[in-house]
Amino acid sequence: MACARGGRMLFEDVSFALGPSDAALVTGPNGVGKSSLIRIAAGLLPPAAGMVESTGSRALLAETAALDGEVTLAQATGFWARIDGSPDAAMPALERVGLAHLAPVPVRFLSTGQRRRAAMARVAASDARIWLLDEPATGLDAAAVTTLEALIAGHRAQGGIVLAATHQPIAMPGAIAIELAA
Ligand SMILES: Nc1ncnc2c1ncn2[C@@H]1O[C@H](COP(=O)(O)OP(=O)(O)OP(=O)(O)O)[C@@H](O)[C@H]1O
Repeated sequence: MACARGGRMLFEDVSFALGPSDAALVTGPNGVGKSSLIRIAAGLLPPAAGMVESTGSRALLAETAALDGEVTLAQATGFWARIDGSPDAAMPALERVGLAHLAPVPVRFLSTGQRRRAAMARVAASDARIWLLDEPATGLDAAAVTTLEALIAGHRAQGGIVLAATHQPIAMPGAIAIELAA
């Protein structure tokens, strides 16, 4: 596939296929098109050439968490879990990212890293087969990165697929490397 934004070609001839339990890691300098590739994979941005084929539901971790700041963390993640058809998955997902103790706290009081972990809980609660993660480690401390790596490994162990764009090292054993060059 190819990607153009603002009339400028960002990349051409990027091609990959991911099957059950597979993962790919997208890397490259600022502005090269990593987020754009994730958005294309999510179906939010049309490719300039080529196509995306996927079977199975997709969950997107984008730059913004899209969690309502005015309600509690439990309500905000529960809202999305209900929409995603897995209403009971919100609390276990908060536990997995180490945020269960903050469930009654309004989202607007969460720190940057806690918001990122909450957004990851939303993905984990979604029951989607394909995880599309744009900079999932941004703002996370070392322990939270380890938790993120465990979540990704657990998802893949159950046949899930992960496509992640990152500047920070994330351990994803056996992941395909997609290096976008400026
Ligand atoms: N809506 C848009 N219209 C025009 N150009 C855009 C739009 N969104 C992004 N771009 C441009 O596309 C290019 C790629 O952006 P993208 O966010 O995909 O890069 P990235 O590799 O994820 O960067 P970073 O490492 O900084 O997150 C940038 O030059 C950006 O300015």
